[in-house]
Parts: sequence; C-alpha cells; structure tokens
Amino acid sequence: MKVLFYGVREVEVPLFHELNKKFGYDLELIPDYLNSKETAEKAKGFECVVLRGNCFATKEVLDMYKSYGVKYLFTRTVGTNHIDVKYAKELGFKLAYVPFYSPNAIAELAVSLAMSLLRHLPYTAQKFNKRDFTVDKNMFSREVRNCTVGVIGLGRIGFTAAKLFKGLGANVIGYDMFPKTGIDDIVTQVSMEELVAKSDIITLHAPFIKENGKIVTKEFLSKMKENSILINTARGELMDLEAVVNALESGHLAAAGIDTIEGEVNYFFKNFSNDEAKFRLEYPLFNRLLDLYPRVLVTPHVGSYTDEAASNMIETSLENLKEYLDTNACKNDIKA
Ligand SMILES: O=C(O)CC[C@@H](O)C(=O)O
Repeated sequence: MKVLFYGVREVEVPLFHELNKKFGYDLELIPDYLNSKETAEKAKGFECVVLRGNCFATKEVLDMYKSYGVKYLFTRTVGTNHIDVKYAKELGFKLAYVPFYSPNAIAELAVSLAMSLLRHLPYTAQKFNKRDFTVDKNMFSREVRNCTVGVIGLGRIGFTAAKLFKGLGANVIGYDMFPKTGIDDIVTQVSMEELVAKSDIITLHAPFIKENGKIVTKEFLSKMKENSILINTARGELMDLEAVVNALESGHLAAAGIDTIEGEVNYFFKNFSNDEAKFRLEYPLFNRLLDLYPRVLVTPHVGSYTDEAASNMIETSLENLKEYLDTNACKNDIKA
C-alpha cells in the first residue's frame, strides 16, 4: 500500500523507516504541509494520506483526494480541527487520528517555558549575551514552590504538567469541563473562576472546541493575578491574541510562553529574517507579541517535537492503517 506522509521533518525519516519494518508499507515522506492546491496534488497515486497539524483538509482538498482515489485519510495528531471531518465522512473516507502520544513532550515544554520565565532566564541570557554581566532587580525571582499553578484541561497532558509542577513543589490547582477522579493527590480541582483568581502561572491544556469559543479573553485576563504568567502549548485559538498582547503591554501580565498561535500557518515553519520590514507590516499583532521578548517566549508549535512523541505518532498511524486493512474498522476513527 502506498502511503503519503505530509510535514515530515528530517530527523523523523530514520524513525519512519525503522517503525515501518514491521508493516512494510511503501512510504513517501514529504516535508510539505497540506496548505495549497499544489500540495494537495501530491496525493495523486496514494491510497492513504497522513497529515499533521497545519495541514488543512478542506472541502476542496477532500474533493481532490476523492478524485485521486485516496481511501484512508489520517492525521498523526491528537487535534483534528484541521480536517473537515463531517464532509470527509460524507465522501466515505476512512479516518483515523492519534488519540494520545507522549504527554510529557507537551507538558515538559509548558514547564520549561514557565520556569524560564519565572526565573527570567531569557532576560538574563540576553543581557549576558550583550556582555553586560551585572545583576539587576529584574532577575529577582519567585520560587515555584511559593506559586500556585493553575492547569486548565486535566487530560493526559494537563495531568502530566500538573505532576511535573507538583514535583517542583508548586501548589497545583486545576479545572476541567469534565471533573476527573483519582488525581486529587496531585491537583486540587476548582472552578474556573477560582483557578483564574488564585494562579500565579496558568497553563492551557484543553482542546479547542469551536462551539465553546476562546478561554483566554479580555475578561479572563483582567481576572488573572497581577504579575502572573500565561502558558499556551495547546491551541492558539484558545486565546484572544490581541487581549493577551494588551495585557502584556500594560504590565498586568508579567510574561507569556506560547507555542501555538491562531493563524500560525501564515508564518510558523517559514523564514522571514531577510524581509523583516515586510513581515512586520503584514502581521502587526504577532510582531507586537514578538517585540515583548524576553518577557514573551514564542516557539513554533514544537511541543510534540521530541523523540518519544514522534515515534508514538508515527507508530500509531501505521497501526491505524493495519487495523483498517485487517478489520475494516479502527478504534482511532475520528468521530464527526
Ligand atoms: O503536527 C504537529 O506539529 C503538532 C500536532 C499537535 O498539535 C497535535 O494536535 O497532536
């Protein structure tokens, strides 16, 4: 079976070949993201196509895939909001996703961003890089054990982040739309209002559900503690970016660590360093955010870019296909 994988990074290629040994598929690994007619055309001749985040399976793309004879449309991600699932089902595609992979990948990034900002590491490193070795009041830090960390979304990733913060000594509180059992020794579950009011660091680990709208709004930010830190390694759509930038610029928020931004497909994974002036004109809001460095750390959606997570995502996708081929069904089918 010929299988096309989009968005394959160089470091992943040996993993694909190793993990495919037990399946023996005919793999085509391409670095392109599915974001244009040209990239959709790359699926000609393949029965199975596997996407990643920022690969958009729109109605137009799905019609093209259908005409090419693609039967299996997978994503090697937890999130599925880049696929028009309803339309894909109508067209009869067999769908699958990766319901979980190493939760530590994302949770560790969230903790790293939070700790770097809490200890003012980017500020300090930037100053030292300019050969200024003086210590100033901006480097004075709170210790995380004297902080309350609020975790929004207590699924596998949120709970792993909670355990890591707890291990560092923080007081960890959490909120989930669907309260969890068996986690009370790690995280105290509270209402969203209480979490927002009490947290020194808030970290988002919820999926983006269009019908529920954004979590981090102007109102949410106004209720966050003065001098608190916001971390988002989940989905950019969860926050009103303009409101976040305003809260940072006004000084109400001390810092933010952000791995996902609404509309990130426009600039993540591309190099604008030779045309910064044009880039600034095109994306003024994103540039206002970037200009807040070193109080703001932005990373290009690399939460899952780790050895363990990449293996999990590839292996589960290959297994999903095997399950479909063996049984004509798959436990990781995407629900409409
Ligand atoms: O494909 C990626 O790079 C990230 C995917 C990640 O956000 C997910 O939903 O699993």
